[in-house]
Amino acid sequence: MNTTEDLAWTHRYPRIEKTLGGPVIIIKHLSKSYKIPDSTETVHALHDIHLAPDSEFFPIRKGEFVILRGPSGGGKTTLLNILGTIDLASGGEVEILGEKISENSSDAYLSDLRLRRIGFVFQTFNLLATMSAYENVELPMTIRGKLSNKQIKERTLELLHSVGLQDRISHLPSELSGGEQQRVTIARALSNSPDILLLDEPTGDLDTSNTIDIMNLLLKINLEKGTTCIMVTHNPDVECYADRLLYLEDGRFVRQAVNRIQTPLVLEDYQEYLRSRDS
Ligand SMILES: Nc1ncnc2c1ncn2[C@@H]1O[C@H](COP(=O)(O)OP(=O)(O)OP(=O)(O)O)[C@@H](O)[C@H]1O
Repeated sequence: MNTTEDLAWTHRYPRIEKTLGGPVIIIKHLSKSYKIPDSTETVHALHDIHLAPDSEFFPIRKGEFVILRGPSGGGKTTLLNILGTIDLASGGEVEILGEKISENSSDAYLSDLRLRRIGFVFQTFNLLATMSAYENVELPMTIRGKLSNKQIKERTLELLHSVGLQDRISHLPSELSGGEQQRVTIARALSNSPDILLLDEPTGDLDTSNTIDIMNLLLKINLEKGTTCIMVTHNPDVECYADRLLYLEDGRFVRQAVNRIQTPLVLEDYQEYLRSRDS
């Protein structure tokens, strides 16, 4: 994907304030079915998902912040897991920065791709309970084995500082608040400088104030580092953080919407809005 002709589709992307790069994720006719054990039943979770130059739904571009929305059971997590290479499609193909994934990709190929390109953040934090914040963030760099011990130490401290946890480095997850644990997860997800951050309801377990803090942190990462973010959420109030919203229903994309400008929520205004909505 490097000729002018290949990028012709980007002219169909509505005009927005931000400059986006070329495609980082292209999805071609992806489907996913689950066979139910001890039964003849099959669940079709995704049908012909197509994010490609020839599709009405555009490929995901470098630096783009995409929010996946839609009803429960619509296929959001299934799609995110396939993009994150932790689940395999039943048919079709995904291309992450030109590297192809299909149902035939080997585990070794997928785990290498995941370690180099992708950071994952889940709703439930998924930190290792017996390890400190520092050790949790350090671990993916140690596994990857590209940096010296000194570089790993510097980067771990820098990451914890960038998420505002410089005073919590020795704390275990159980000694941190929910918002702080999610910050550690984000620092850990960023440790190997991923091109793409995949987020599955990262604010689902957080209160209003922590939700805004985490969304603002993600926006900062997206804008300053140019990390492409793909986030699943059930919270319509955070749609303003996205460049683009993609709606999934019954395993299909049903519509997309583009925000001209990403807009952070302001805590006091948002709290007032919530109070007036609930009264
Ligand atoms: N491991 C599995 N085995 C069988 N069916 C599954 C499995 N995982 C998901 N499904 C089914 O696939 C469909 C899509 O599920 P998925 O979790 O992707 O939806 P979702 O949009 O993320 O839902 P939610 O918003 O409730 O998290 C659902 O019908 C679900 O029951």
